[in-house]
This record gives sequence, structure tokens and C-alpha cells, in this order.
Amino acid sequence: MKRLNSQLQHDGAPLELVLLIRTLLAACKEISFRVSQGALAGVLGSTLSENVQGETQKKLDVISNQILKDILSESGYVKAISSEEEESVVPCSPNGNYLVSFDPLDGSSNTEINSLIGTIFSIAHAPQWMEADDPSAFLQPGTQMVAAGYVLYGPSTMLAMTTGRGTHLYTLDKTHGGFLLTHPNVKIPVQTSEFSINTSNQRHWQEPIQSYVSELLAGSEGPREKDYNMRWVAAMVGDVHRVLCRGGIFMYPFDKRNPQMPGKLRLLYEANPMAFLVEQAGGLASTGSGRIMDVMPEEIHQRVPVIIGSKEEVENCVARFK
Ligand SMILES: O=P(O)(O)OC[C@H]1O[C@](O)(COP(=O)(O)O)[C@@H](O)[C@@H]1O
Ligand SMILES: [Mg+2]
Ligand SMILES: [Mg+2]
Repeated sequence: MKRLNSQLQHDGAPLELVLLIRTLLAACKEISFRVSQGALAGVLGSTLSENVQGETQKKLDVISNQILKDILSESGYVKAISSEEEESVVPCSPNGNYLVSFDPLDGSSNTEINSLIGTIFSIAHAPQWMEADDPSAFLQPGTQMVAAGYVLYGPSTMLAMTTGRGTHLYTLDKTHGGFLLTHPNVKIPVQTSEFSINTSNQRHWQEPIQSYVSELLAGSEGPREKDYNMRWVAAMVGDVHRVLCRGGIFMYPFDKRNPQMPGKLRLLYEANPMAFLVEQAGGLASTGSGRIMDVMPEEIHQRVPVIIGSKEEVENCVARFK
């Protein structure tokens, strides 16, 4: 089976980017080990603090963030990082050529139930003009990403990666510590009969999502003339992984409860990397009013509505916003 290095080279990734990705994945392997030790390593449960988004931090949020931050900032490849768990941009090496954004632990409420969690990341070039502590360099649309992916800490530890030449899935071989290419060039089926949305928020959705989901729920007796199934992992990383593996549509739409908050998921380190992976696998990723990767961020923790997955299903949903 092909190793990660040779696939990255095959896809034309420059050497420094390959070295950066390997460094980042060394951090993820360390997180994978801590996660697998669970209660034995004392890593479960909450801390007494909140992050910048006002969410209670889990111990694993803090530990994963620290592992990634330490390894990336010492690597020499990274000029600055932005993280869900850091209020501001973290300056790293003044001569680093890359910017890395990450959600160190996605789905952290799943840690208590030994369910799916993961690390989501995106990588862009650091502009020459930027000072290492300048957040404005992170305010580039997702189309500027040079690589993106996630590491899923599940029954096996898996990596989904793209450098813009297709999306590949790798499995961590824990006997020798390498990521092996197990699912090259994944393609999301254009049609699906599986959807994913937190229906407890239904009363807060806008009309387009209300009408779309009610048609899916009507099943074979409704206008779609087929039955749909529903899945919700409560971790975007797990839901998008399922979409990459067998298709589906995943939505975290705008919620009328807080008009200042355009959705729950964060653009830089959740929506954009997943959009890049899904588009490279033949799917679509939309906010409802446009392509996620075209959104120009105004701040590093910006949120966006997310409608992502099988092409024809995303098109059907998004058509209602016009
Ligand atoms: O089930 P809920 O509460 O609607 O939220 C689930 C969503 O929240 C998130 O867990 C947010 O991620 P974090 O755990 O990184 O804060 C998404 O991954 C997921 O899709
Ligand atoms: Mg998250
Ligand atoms: Mg998180």
C-alpha cells in the first residue's frame, strides 16, 4: 500500500509542504494516542475555562491544541497559526512560509461517550509582507488553501487529505506509525438518500431549509418519491467522513435564534477544509447563497451556514434560497 509521502509527491506537493504535513500529522498521532488511552490517561472531562466562543473547554480540547501549537511553532515551516481554542493568531517562525488553521478537537462533546472525534486543518501560503502576529493574512477565501484535511480518531485513526489533486483517505498503521493510502481518489455519489441535520433546531430554521427537510421526511409519499434515512454523529468530522465514504448531505444552517451568528460552524477551520475535501471528491459545499470557499472572511473565528455533500442533493437544497 502506498505511503502518504509518495502520494503527496505524486500529487505534486512541494517538499516543504510535505514536511509541514508530516509535522502536523506527528501531532495528530500523539493526539490519537492520548485519545485512545481515554480515562486511563486522565484526559476526559471538562476544564473550568471557556474558549473565545464561550464554549466550555474539554481537557482534550486544551491538550490537543497545545500539542499542535508546540509542534507546529517549533517546526520552522509555519509563520502563524489560528485555532478554535486561541482567541488571537499565534505567531510562530518569522521566516515560515505557511499559515495553518485548525480545530484541534472537533466533536469534543463526544469524548465522554467514546464516540467519533477528530482534528480538522487547513494550510495556506503566508504572504511575504505579513508580520507573524498579523491576523489579516488569515482573511483569505478558501480557494487559497494549498492543503486541507482531517484526522478522525475512530475505531481506526484515519486521515482525509487533499492538496487540490483529489481527496484521498489513509489509515494509520499503528504497528509502524505510518499513514497508508487505503482509499485513493474517493468520489462522493452524486445522488443520495441519507441526510444529516440537528432536527432539534428545526423551529429556528429559515424557510428554504424547512421546505427542503420536510420534503425529505415525506419520503416516498412526498415530491421526492423516495425514502430518506437520517444520521447525526454530533461531530462534523464524523458526519463529513460518512459523506466522503458513501455520500449524503450534511447541513448546519443559519439559525434565527441569533441573527449576529450566521451558523454554528467556523469558516477557517471547519467549513473551508471540509468544503475543499468534498469538492475534490466531486461534491458541493455551499452556504445557501454561494460557494463556501468563495466567502471572504472578516475575522478568524467567523461562522458560516454549511450545506455540503452529494452534488444533486446540495443543488436541490440550495435552489430554494434563490
Ligand atoms: O449536535 P450539535 O450540538 O448541534 O453540534 C454538533 C456540531 O458542533 C460541533 O461539534 C462543533 O465542533 P467543536 O466540538 O469543535 O466545538 C460540530 O462538529 C458538530 O457538527
Ligand atoms: Mg469543531
Ligand atoms: Mg473543537
